[in-house]
Amino acid sequence: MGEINPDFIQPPEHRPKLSIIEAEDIPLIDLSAINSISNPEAIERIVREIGNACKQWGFFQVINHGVPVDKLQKIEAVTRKFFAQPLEEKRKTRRDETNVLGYYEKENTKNVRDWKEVFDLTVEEPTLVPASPDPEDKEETEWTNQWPKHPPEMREVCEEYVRQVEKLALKLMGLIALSLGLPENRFSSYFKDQTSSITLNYYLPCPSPQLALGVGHHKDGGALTVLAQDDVGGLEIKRKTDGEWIRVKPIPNAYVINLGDCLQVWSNEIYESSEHRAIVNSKKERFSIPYFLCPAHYTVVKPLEELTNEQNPPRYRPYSWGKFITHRKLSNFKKLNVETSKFTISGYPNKWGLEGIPSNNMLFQVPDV
Ligand SMILES: O=C(O)CCC(=O)C(=O)O
Ligand SMILES: [Fe+2]
Repeated sequence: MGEINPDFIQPPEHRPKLSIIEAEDIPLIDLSAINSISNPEAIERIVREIGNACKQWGFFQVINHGVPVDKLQKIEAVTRKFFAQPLEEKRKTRRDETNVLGYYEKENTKNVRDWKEVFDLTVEEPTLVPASPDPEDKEETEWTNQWPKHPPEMREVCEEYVRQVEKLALKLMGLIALSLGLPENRFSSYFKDQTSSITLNYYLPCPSPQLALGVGHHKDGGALTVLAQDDVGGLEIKRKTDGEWIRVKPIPNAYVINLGDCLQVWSNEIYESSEHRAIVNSKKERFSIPYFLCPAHYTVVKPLEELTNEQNPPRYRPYSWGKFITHRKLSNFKKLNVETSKFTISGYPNKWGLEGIPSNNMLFQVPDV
């Protein structure tokens, strides 16, 4: 085992175990019937399966999801090409304080450096966000993508892929709404001016995979994540029943779906976002491409009235999604009162979950449980 920069070394309690537990029972849901209007029982079955998976795991895999396989293959190929370039080429699109999107190789999760390089993209171009986290400041600003010159097809390939995965993500939100006993379109309005993003993740082989993580343990902050992973494997989820880290076995052409913190809040904890991490290995590089479905910045995230009552009061106070993400973004560059000094557009809503939120204003409130 080789030496690694101490920045990457996880505290002992977060280091990956050498023995792998691969659970056979992580739900695998076949979505082929979702468009068959003539077969309501099949749709009801899918909704039931999704509801059970959301309750037990906050995690499931889907097959026959409707995303054309050639779109996925193309974005995987362009991702490989992009990261195979020399550092100086990749750094031409490096993100910074003024442009929070693009290439980055120093991402931290929970103050420990992740063993990976990333390329972040926003889905809506431009994406409207608040100019500052100050609740009184009504000014807006825009996030725009930084497209590299090489590979030249990167922009077109990513844009085509995003449109397809978006359809799947929104369809899943509809099925999740149904599984909560709500109308299928209950969440639709939140995504009209979505702040969704995708990240191209490149995990390099690591000489000490028992000390570092590709992505440290975290929950995704948005509504849900639609993740494509290659056949190397490394994604682990924390099983709710016993807290064990369980490896998610890669299934060809399947997507891994995990619930984010917004769904935990909207459902008033009927469902919970799931804790996960990615481990690395000493031999193989690994790629993954998460699509983070996130609401419009002006969305006030709070438990849905239909799911709360006197016996079951709201467990969260409302918070402004836009102010939350802006706060996180800034915390990357300025030392704010949060547990990290780093922020990424993907990492920021994603990696921080419900933790580290400033308690001195109305932006966010942690659960009172
Ligand atoms: O690479 C993976 O499997 C997980 C990535 C992830 O959780 C993230 O980027 O938020
Ligand atoms: Fe994640």
